[in-house]
Amino acid sequence: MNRLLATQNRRVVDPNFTHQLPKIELHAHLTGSISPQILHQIWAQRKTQDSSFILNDPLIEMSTELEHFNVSAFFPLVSTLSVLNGFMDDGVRYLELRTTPRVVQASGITKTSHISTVLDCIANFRLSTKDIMPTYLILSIDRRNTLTEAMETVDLAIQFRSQGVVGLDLCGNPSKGNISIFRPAFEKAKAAGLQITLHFAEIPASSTEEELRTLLSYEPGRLGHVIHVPTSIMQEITTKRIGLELCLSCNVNAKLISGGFGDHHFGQLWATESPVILCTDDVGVFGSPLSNECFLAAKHFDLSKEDLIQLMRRSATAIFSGESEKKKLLHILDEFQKSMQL
Ligand SMILES: CNc1ncnc2c1ncn2[C@@H]1O[C@H](COP(=O)(O)O)[C@@H](O)[C@H]1O
Repeated sequence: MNRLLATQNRRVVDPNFTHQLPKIELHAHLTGSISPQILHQIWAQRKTQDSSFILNDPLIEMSTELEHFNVSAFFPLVSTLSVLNGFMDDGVRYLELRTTPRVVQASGITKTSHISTVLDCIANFRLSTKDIMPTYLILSIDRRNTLTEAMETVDLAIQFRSQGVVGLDLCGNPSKGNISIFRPAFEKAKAAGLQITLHFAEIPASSTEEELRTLLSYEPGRLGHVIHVPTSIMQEITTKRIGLELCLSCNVNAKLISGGFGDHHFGQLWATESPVILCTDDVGVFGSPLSNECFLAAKHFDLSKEDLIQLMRRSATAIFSGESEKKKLLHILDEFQKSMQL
C-alpha cells in the first residue's frame, strides 16, 4: 500500500517538476513577453532621452497606449535579451519567438534593421549560452496590414531565412481587418518553403465559417488559440494533425473563453491525436511563465509527470525548424524521463 502511494506521489506534478521539465515554447509575442520591470526600465531610459515622450510609466499604467510605444523596435537588444533570459531561466529548451517588423522613423530604424538586430541578439544569445535554448524567429503580419505591408514581411522572412526565420504568423486585433486579402502573401511564403501559423477563431467575430476556411486554405502548420471552432472544421484540423498552440492563462484572464481553467478546450484537444502545445502568448502581460502553464494544465486536467513529458514530445513534432532540432528535443526528453526515474 505504502509503495503504491509512493509511486502515485512520484507521478504527481508540482511546480518544481514543471520548472525542471525541458519545455517547448512556440507561441510567444516578443513585445508581450517583456516583463513589466524591464518595460519600466526601457520607459525610464526613453524618458531621459526624449523630453517630448509623454507616455506614463507602464508599471503604473498598463494601457493600450503601450502598443504605440514600440518597445521592441525602439530597444530591440535589451527587450529581446530580457525575453530570451526569461524563457531560459524558466527551463524552456526550444523557442520560436514571433514579432512584427516595425519602422521607427525618428530613430532611423527600418523594418530590415529591426529584424536584423533581433536576429543578431538571438545569435549572440545562442552562442553565449552554448545553445541551451535553440531559438528561431517567426515574423508576424498584423490583421490591419495592407497586402503590400504583408508582402514586405514575407520578403523579409525570405531574406532572413538563413539567419533563423522559420515562418510567418497572422496576429493582431481579431475584430479588425479582412484576412482574405493576404492570400498572395501566404502563397509566396509557402512557395519559399516557410511555415505558417495563424491566430485562429479567437473571438466569435473572427470565427465565421468563411474566415476559418479561408485561413485553412493558407495551409498553416499550426494554429493559435482555436477557440470558437465549429465541429466540422475542428475535425478537419485534427485529421490534418495541425499543431494547436493553446494559451490557458491568456484565454482565461482575457476572458476569450467563458469559465475558468477547467473549462478550457485544452481538455478536449489533449484527448485527440493532434500536436497540442502549451504556450504563454504574452507572459509579460499575463504573468504566467510556461512552467506555470504546464502546472495549471496538470492541475486542472489531471495530467501526470509522464503526461507532461508526452505533451512535450507531441509539441516537438510541430516545431518549424526541422528534423534535426526535433531529434535533439526528443533525446533531451528521453534523458529527462530517465533521470526522473519515470
Ligand atoms: C490573444 N492574444 C493575441 N491575439 C492576437 N494578437 C496578439 C495577441 N497578443 C499579442 N498579439 C500581437 O502581438 C503584437 C505585439 O508583439 P510584437 O510587437 O509583434 O512583438 C501586437 O501588436 C498584437 O498584434
